[in-house]
Amino acid sequence: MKAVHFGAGNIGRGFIALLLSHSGYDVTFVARNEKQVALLKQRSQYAVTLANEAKDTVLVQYANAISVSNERAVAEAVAAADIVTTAVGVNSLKQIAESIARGITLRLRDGDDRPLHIIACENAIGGSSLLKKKVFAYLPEDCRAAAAGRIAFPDTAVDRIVPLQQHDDPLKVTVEPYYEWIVESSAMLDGFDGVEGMKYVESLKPYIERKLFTVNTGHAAAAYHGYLNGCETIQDVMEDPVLKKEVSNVLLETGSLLTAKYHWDELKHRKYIHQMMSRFMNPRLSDKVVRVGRSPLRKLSLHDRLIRPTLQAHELGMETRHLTAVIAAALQFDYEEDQEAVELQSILRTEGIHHVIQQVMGISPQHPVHRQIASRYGEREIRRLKIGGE
Ligand SMILES: NC(=O)C1=CN([C@@H]2O[C@H](COP(=O)(O)OP(=O)(O)OC[C@H]3O[C@@H](n4cnc5c(N)ncnc54)[C@H](O)[C@@H]3O)[C@@H](O)[C@H]2O)C=CC1
Ligand SMILES: O=P(O)(O)OC[C@H]1O[C@](O)(CO)[C@@H](O)[C@@H]1O
Repeated sequence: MKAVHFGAGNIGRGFIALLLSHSGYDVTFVARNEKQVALLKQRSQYAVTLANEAKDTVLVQYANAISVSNERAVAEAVAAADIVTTAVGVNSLKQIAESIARGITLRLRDGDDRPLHIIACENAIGGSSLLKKKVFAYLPEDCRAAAAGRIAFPDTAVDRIVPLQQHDDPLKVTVEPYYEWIVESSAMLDGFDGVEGMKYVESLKPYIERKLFTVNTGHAAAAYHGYLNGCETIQDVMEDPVLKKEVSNVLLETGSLLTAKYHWDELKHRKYIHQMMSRFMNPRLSDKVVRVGRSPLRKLSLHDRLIRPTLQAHELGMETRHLTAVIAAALQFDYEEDQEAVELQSILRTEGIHHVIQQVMGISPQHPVHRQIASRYGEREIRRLKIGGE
């Protein structure tokens, strides 16, 4: 069985390709980094180490790679694939849509009517659906109807913490032992061979919101408050009792929202929060706050981990002061090596906070949450003693 995976980065190598490979797929990466492409071609394998006590190491074998610039080879690989996955960052999906469309066109015009599942493993709600829209825009008219019945784009929630890697070997990757890969079964076609470790659910929304509003909102809280407080890693943040408490307070706000919205058992959800926070504390990983806080414009957008739960909680009349404190902290993320952080600070300087709340977060000036965020940001330094507004 053949899998094509776009993006030979941390989650691609350390999670998605690993599971695909262990389920019997030969994985071909489509990658930008030419050094990685050359090494994957030369070695056909790489090592994944689990950040557990034993440092268990497994090999991903029969791997291959194609440079993203080799358009013909990418199209042929997609045309022959049994599954296509991505982990390139949600904003980069538009860059790969055209080559996926070329592959689909080749496949359909060759008369290959096997089902193909294309799964965008990005931190986003509806990542595969977004990719589908972009791919379909590139499909020639004669392929669209055929593609609609044979090519599926099930949405997914992917969860495994894979920090920046510091190995001499550019293929080696260390990952946390925990993982969860949930796929929307209602969007799948018959004839899917399956992936070991993948879970199928009829409706993804509760699962993706649970993950995004807990793991990712909590992680963002740790990253942005940690950055303001001079912490280097998420592990440092979680060792600081005041910051740890703040992360927990944020997750109690999203937890109240989720349990009310989906009628979940509160105790069970508290256990989930506790489990997720323990993952942030894994002493065998060193996860930089600037990685977890990366791309603040994306993280402050309307449907991402901060604004979406804040607006939903507000709608239900719930408390959001810890969430708005994280948003204010995110607005102060000025890490100079992060392009979006630089851009955010520049927009704040030139256009002001109300413009950012309206244009970046998508919240109109009349909305009460707009005023709350502006006022939180007006307090400027959401530092240690002022966290959460106490
Ligand atoms: N690292 C993590 O713990 C997790 C990350 N994710 C999501 O997975 C995605 C990838 O994240 P990471 O692996 O951490 O980032 P990364 O930066 O390590 O990997 C992204 C890879 O995609 C490649 N890429 C970007 N544009 C490309 C293109 N047009 N064609 C081919 N390759 C391209 C980059 O060169 C890079 O190797 C993101 O959407 C992230 O939110 C989801 C869950 C966990
Ligand atoms: O990958 P993103 O969306 O930039 O955000 C970082 C977040 O994603 C993860 O990499 C994995 O869920 C977390 O470590 C963190 O919450």
